[in-house]
Amino acid sequence: MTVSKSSIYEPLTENTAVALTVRLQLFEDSSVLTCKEIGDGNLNLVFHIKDQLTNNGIIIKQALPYAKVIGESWPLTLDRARIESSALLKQAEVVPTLVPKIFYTDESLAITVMEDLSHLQISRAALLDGKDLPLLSEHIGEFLAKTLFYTSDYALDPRKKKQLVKQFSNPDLCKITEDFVFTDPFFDVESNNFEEELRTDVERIWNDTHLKLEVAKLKQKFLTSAEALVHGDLHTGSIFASESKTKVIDPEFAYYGPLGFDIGHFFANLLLNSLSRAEENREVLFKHIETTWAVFTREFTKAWENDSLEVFTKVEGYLEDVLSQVFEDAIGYAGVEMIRRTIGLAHVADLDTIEPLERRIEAKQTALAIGSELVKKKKEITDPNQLRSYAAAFAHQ
Ligand SMILES: Nc1ncnc2c1ncn2[C@@H]1O[C@H](COP(=O)(O)OP(=O)(O)O)[C@@H](O)[C@H]1O
Ligand SMILES: CSC[C@H]1O[C@H](OP(=O)(O)O)[C@H](O)[C@@H]1O
Repeated sequence: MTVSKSSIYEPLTENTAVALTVRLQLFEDSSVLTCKEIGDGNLNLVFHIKDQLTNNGIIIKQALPYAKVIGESWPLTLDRARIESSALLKQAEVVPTLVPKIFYTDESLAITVMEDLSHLQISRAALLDGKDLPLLSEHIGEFLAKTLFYTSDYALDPRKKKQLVKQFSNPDLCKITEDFVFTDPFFDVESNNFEEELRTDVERIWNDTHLKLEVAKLKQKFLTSAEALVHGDLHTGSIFASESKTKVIDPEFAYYGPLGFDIGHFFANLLLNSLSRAEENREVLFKHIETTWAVFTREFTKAWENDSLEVFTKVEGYLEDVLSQVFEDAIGYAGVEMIRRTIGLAHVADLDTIEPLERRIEAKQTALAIGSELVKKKKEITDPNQLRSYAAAFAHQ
């Protein structure tokens, strides 16, 4: 992997992306390269370069100095490209098969050149196509356990861990989460985005003091609890998958945060997908949630028993206590994610593509009801099994 620091930033075009690829000698001299910008996320450019002779490809991801979805009126730090490539490299130390390979980075150009994963499918799209992705939760459970445990104080010398906290200080991207995930959806502000038919449900949320108190505590934990290097935006659009492979991409929101944060986001996005399906097709999503938690606890426990540096990890009851707090936090964060994806700035296709409107509104009302319940009842929900009955109860209201 080459790391470079050239001097001047400029956004790539399809032509200059090819020129850069040639300069980096990532293909044979005989190759016939084509390039297409394929970015469909909210923030960055993504170029797919392909050799027409061999069909081999690479991806060049470049941060723009603003949020792509809004435009130049919303400046955004280029440092997110450094965070993303450093997080991918850190994750590769413990789960090399679950993240794309990095070939080259250039901090000044805000560029990461990585493995082309287009033989896989973004898991949100695959789940929307009705695919089961049988290994998704096994792989994500392992990803979560290993990336979280091995970047935490349980596994690291506290001085090394504090260096990492500094390296992954990501204030501008965290501010996006603080605003658009934790704050705006719970107040009557302009950035929110919901159908008028949802107004009564949304006003119920804005007026629910119990809910807002619990969201305030979850936000405070997000702001202050530097437990482990979290991905920071682990939704199903950040995971490529097939029947046999899983790769987690896009950790530009990575920072030191609460252990339950990524787990909650993944649970929420599975629950949101379940609402896009007929009831008889939802079981696979609940199974994915159960497997994720089972594999997470299995792998986290193994790592705790074999690789802990912290002397207190030998104390009876400590691991169980940590795991139950992680689960409670995950349930709370899942609830917040479900609410913000329904009425906040950034939506999910799982809900937005439901037709006709009447069914879409019903699914969104259910998402808001389940989300609120998860936040408020996070202490009472102690097993992923219970999510099935919560979801069923609200679907029938
Ligand atoms: N390594 C990759 N291989 C193939 N396609 C990719 C890769 N990384 C990103 N993409 C494509 O680009 C899209 C946007 O990438 P993403 O990292 O999510 O960008 P953003 O940060 O803007 O959300 C993905 O949905 C996927 O279609
Ligand atoms: C305008 S940022 C909103 C939203 O976008 C990010 O998602 P992604 O870049 O993966 O599409 C993240 O979830 C932010 O909260």
